[in-house]
Amino acid sequence: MPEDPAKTIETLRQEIRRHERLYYVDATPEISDQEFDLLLKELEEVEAAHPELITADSPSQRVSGQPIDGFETVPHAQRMYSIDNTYNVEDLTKWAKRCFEALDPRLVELASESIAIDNQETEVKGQRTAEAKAVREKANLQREALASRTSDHLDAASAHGYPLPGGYVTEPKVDGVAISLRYENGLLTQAITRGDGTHGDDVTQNVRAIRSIPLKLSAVGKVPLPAILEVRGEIFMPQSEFVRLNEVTVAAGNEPFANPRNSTAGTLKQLDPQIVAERRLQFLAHGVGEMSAEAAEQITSHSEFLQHAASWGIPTNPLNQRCESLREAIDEIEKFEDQRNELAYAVDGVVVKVDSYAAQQHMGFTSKAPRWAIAYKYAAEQAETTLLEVQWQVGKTGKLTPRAKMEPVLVAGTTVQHATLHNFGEITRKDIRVGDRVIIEKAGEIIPQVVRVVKNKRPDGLKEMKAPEACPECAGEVEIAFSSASDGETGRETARYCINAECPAQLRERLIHFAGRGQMDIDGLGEKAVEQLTEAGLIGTFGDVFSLHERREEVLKLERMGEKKADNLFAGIVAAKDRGLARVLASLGIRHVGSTSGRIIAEHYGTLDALSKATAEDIQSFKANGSESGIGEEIAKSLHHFLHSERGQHVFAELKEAGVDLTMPQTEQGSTQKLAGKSLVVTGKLTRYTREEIQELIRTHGGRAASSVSKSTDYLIAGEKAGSKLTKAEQLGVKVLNEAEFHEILQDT
Ligand SMILES: NC(=O)c1ccc[n+]([C@@H]2O[C@H](COP(=O)([O-])OP(=O)(O)OC[C@H]3O[C@@H](n4cnc5c(N)ncnc54)[C@H](O)[C@@H]3O)[C@@H](O)[C@H]2O)c1
Ligand SMILES: [Zn+2]
Repeated sequence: MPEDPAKTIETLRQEIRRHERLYYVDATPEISDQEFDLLLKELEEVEAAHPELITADSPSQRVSGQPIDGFETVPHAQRMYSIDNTYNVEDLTKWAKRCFEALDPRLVELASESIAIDNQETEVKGQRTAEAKAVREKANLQREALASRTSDHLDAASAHGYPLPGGYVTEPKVDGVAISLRYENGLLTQAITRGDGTHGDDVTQNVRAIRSIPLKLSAVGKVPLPAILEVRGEIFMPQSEFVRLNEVTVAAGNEPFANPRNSTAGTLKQLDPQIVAERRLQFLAHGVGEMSAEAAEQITSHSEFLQHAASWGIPTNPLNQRCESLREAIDEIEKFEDQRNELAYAVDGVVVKVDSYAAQQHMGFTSKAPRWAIAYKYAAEQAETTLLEVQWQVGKTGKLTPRAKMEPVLVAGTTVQHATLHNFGEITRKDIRVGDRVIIEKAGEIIPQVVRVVKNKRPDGLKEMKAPEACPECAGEVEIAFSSASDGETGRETARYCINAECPAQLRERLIHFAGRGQMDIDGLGEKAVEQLTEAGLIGTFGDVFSLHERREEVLKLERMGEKKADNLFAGIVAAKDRGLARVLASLGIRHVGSTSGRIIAEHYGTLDALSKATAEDIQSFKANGSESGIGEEIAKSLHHFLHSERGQHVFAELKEAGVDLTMPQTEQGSTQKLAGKSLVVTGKLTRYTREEIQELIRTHGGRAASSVSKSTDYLIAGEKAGSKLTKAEQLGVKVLNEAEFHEILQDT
């Protein structure tokens, strides 16, 4: 029996609205964007077949976005639209064809010829004379000829990728939050979120705290600064900041943000602009709203607008590209797909736009989106597999984290058999059971996630999951953390902790972290070795590591541990004593303190003794190189607390006793001009530094961190899996360094 379309539509709308709420209001989406877009497409298709059932409030007809509590909702001077999207080239091509049909001058001409033919015929309408008959015959012949000319022309256009007068522009689709910035006489007066497109939330105070957004524009452009200018663009969170924030969020017992867009939205919702300032958001312009007539008359295309915007001091994306045809645009999309993982921010696709303003105006808007733009989105890769087991892992803070162990499956080019489940709440929310068929997803660098269970493939008799009542490793007592009351609801479980201070799993995890690559980087003391040594009772504290050589005989008795391996380990431990204060701070597992904050703080204070004298306020408010350090209250408080706690005192006493270097060259003294005048490019996966860290290092040593390799590049620093940049450098004879060699250059005196 065919389904009742009205019912189908209503069910779909309800389902879509539910996901919109989860996504925009709660910031805890249950399904992936691609799945959401499929639901929406399904609704659009049913509605297209039954246009009489379309209502203005259907999710297919309106821009979604919800007001945020605590902010004033204000009208937009000009509407803000969404963008239609697609995941395939076929739809993209159909879109270009529609643009071409509306805009190509030859087609417009042919269309007017067709009207002229119709008109001739109308003149003799109803007449039965031989003359009239001849007119009609001639018209038919002309129409046939015209049809074949039109289709020839369209075929040729299709072969050439539908070239448009004025061309197209491709732009990275930065995954953030849309914003409208209003400047009056060059001063930022208002910042409004997109909201439902007609009204958004006034987040001006928070936006003022974002350093990459100019509060004042400069009037040096070729076109004088318009008296009124609304710039539309994207506020986003760079990847490194996203990772840092999630570390902090998880350490504080909260659920991590699903993606950088969520975390950006979450940040803009903060009632305290100080928090916004700490989170290092960025901005890129991608459009215009209201603009004073004097300027509007002189600017004839989108790409021109962006150029002028840049000259007025507004950040624009250097990766935007003008294209003559869709063929070129598709080339860009393909080229960009490989590049995007190297960018410092998340990109979920490429937006293709018709460039000329006249052409845009001619095409206009649907109720939801411009007809002159489309977003081509890259699919997050998904795969289906079977959940074999949920493992509970004990972290260095005692936190119990569930991890899915699955039948190995290939996604996004790698074999995956583990996925994160975040916490027990997620397991119950998604109703995940051992034995289920599950969909997992891997996007870019992000850890694989379990998206959902394929319910209709669930075998009979699967049991609901239970949360561990005791620590799976030490059987110790478990404490449950709940979300705070300010979340609106209380009692939602956010995390479980093993609170046994002697829990062997915690000791082990702490030591693994301590010896790890980004921290003390102890050669020979990997995960396996730590496991062996802790099990044998040879190490338990950080200090034990440095006196391990005194127990050489016992170490040698361990399985698979020869003389050579042991000596290597001892040498690695000795070498680690000189890592310096930054690495030490990052290695101790102090809540919220990671490698970046560790370095900034160590460079400022120079010694542990100086740092120990600082108050939490000092640590939070010092200036690094004349600007704010970015060390927030959480970090400062947590570090201060640790430094003055009994455990902290004990840890540092042990390290001092062992002869570990607890000092650090301060920035002013430490920075050299070793790279002065040199241009460096970084590529591939680095292990010692993050992208941002190494670029900062290049700059503090007087060098320039460029993004592409050319003849004027002095060095290419290549990590693992370096691709096209490495090939190019080799072709051009640019000197290639690995991380260690780069490090040596900086150390050279
Ligand atoms: N997973 C879920 O449950 C769920 C629920 C609701 C919505 N969503 C997702 O949210 C998105 C819908 O949001 P949307 O309406 O903002 O659409 P969108 O994010 O797909 O595209 C429109 C937005 O792209 C941004 N953008 C980035 N770069 C741009 C550029 N160069 N030029 C122009 N705009 C650019 C703009 O902010 C614009 O508003 C979809 O991706 C959808 O999958 C997911
Ligand atoms: Zn335990």
